[in-house]
Order: sequence, then C-alpha cells, then structure tokens
Amino acid sequence: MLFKVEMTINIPLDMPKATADKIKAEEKAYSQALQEQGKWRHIWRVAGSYANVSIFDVESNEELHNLLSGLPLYPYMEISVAPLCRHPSSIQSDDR
Ligand SMILES: O=C(O)CC1=CCC(=O)O1
Repeated sequence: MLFKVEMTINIPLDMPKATADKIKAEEKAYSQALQEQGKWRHIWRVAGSYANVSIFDVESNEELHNLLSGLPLYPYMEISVAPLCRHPSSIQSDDR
C-alpha cells in the first residue's frame, strides 16, 4: 500500500541545539533504515520549508501509523497522510 506523507517540523525555539542535533541524527538513521528496507520509497524536501513529502510502501494503515509514530521528530511534527492508487495514465508497468 502506497501513501503520500507530508511532514512539517516545528522544533521548539527553546530546545537546546545539542538536543535538536541529536534528535535530527536519530531521525536520519531511522529514515535511512526504512529507506533501505524499501518502506520509505521517496523523501523530498519542500523547497523553502522545514517540511518533506515522502512516499511510504507499507502493508497496512497500522504499519504506517507505527512507523510514523516512531519517528524521533514525531512529537514536533504535523503529519498529513493520503492513500495512493495507480493513475490510469501511468506508463509504469508496476507501482514502482
Ligand atoms: O524533513 C525532515 O528534515 C525530517 C526528516 C524526516 C526523515 C529525516 O531524515 O528527516
């Protein structure tokens, strides 16, 4: 199941830089592990914003929820999720 996920990050201004840097490093490792597993298919920076648009490929809504709620930056994110399906004009032979 494919989902578009938009994440907007709002780190509190009073968070110490060392704390924020540690959480960001944990976030990067978490994200890259999921990318290596093929579950986090794409991640794109939204130009001009501390936000990303990502594509996830998971087995269920529950799996997506568990992955997203495990993000180290989750407490500081606004997240929106949209389920995806094949576009009838797509020339791709599969959903990759
Ligand atoms: O968009 C961001 O910077 C938040 C984020 C999600 C995965 C990651 O590595 O950073």
